[in-house]
Amino acid sequence: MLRRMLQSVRPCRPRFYSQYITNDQPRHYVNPHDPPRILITGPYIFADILDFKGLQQIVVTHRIDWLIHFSALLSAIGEQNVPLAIRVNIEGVHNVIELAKQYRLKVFIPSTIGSFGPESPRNPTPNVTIQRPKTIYGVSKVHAELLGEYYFHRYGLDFRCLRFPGVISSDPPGGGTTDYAVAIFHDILRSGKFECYLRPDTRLPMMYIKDCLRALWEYMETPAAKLKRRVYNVTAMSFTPEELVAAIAKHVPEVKVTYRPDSRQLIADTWPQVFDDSAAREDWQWKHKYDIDMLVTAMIRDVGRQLEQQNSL
Ligand SMILES: NC(=O)C1=CN([C@@H]2O[C@H](COP(=O)(O)OP(=O)(O)OC[C@H]3O[C@@H](n4cnc5c(N)ncnc54)[C@H](O)[C@@H]3O)[C@@H](O)[C@H]2O)C=CC1
Ligand SMILES: CC(=O)[C@H](N)C(=O)O
Repeated sequence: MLRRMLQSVRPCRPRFYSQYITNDQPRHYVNPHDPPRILITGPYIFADILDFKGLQQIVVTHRIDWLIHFSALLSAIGEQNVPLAIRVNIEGVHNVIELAKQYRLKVFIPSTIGSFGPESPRNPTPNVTIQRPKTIYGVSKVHAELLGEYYFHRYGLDFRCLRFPGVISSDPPGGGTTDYAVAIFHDILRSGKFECYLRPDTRLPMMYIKDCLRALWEYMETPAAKLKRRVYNVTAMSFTPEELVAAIAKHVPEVKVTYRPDSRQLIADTWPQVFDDSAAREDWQWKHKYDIDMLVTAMIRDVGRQLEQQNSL
């Protein structure tokens, strides 16, 4: 989901020097007006994150400067196939980090509210606190955070990581626990009904996709000297399913929602309810734009357009 949306965003010209990769030589700074070439992991160039040589070839052929590593199995789907989640989320990160070190790429790996667990303070959850996640997804994300920080300290790798809350866009849900807040728009605009797999009072941090991608871009552009850490919490809002339904009902008054909690409830119950992102707001002036009402308006517009297009085919 994030990869597809990032490709649809036209970033402004970066303000720092871009870097140039040659086959086996270290890169050097070149024309400051030449924007960086960015590899976003996923299927646009068909690439298996577990195929190190294939990735190496892409980096060299396309003279990549930044590597944005989105590939992962999300929380709910990861629990259904733990061995695959270990391979994609952990081995995949090994490949990405080693590649970034070899070719001196700036590397971004997203983490998540799911990197916290029941022993973490949940309201609010600070940037630095106990992290004992209970899903393989969360474990793999803590691994990525720590490995990235290690490579930064040991090899000077420009590793950057944001812990995102549930990200909401019109793309189909990717197998996460927060994805009810995506699915609800598709179901309600199609049928007026939605069955929610979380209890109505389950509070989770959330963010609209445009804020998410802007956070990523602004963070990547921040000069290293301004960063006091390599891993930052970011968020925009927190809401429960019943609060989201109330906001949607302002647009679709006849909405019908039933609740049937399943195993995803157990995951949500261990995650932050309110995320403290004050470090990001202080160090690189992170500021969200979308609150719950703006998010709902944008989603009804985006998903509505998508359904219209599908119906006209
Ligand atoms: N969507 C959300 O709410 C949040 C997402 N994130 C992180 O953002 C990243 C992207 O998440 P989404 O786009 O929502 O997930 P998604 O499930 O929509 O996308 C994951 C992508 O990984 C790809 N992938 C799986 N195995 C692969 C392999 N072997 N090689 C190459 N690609 C492979 C899939 O094809 C898919 O396109 C993930 O790392 C996720 O942990 C973090 C916090 C919140
Ligand atoms: C918050 C996430 O990381 C993701 N959406 C999930 O629910 O697994």
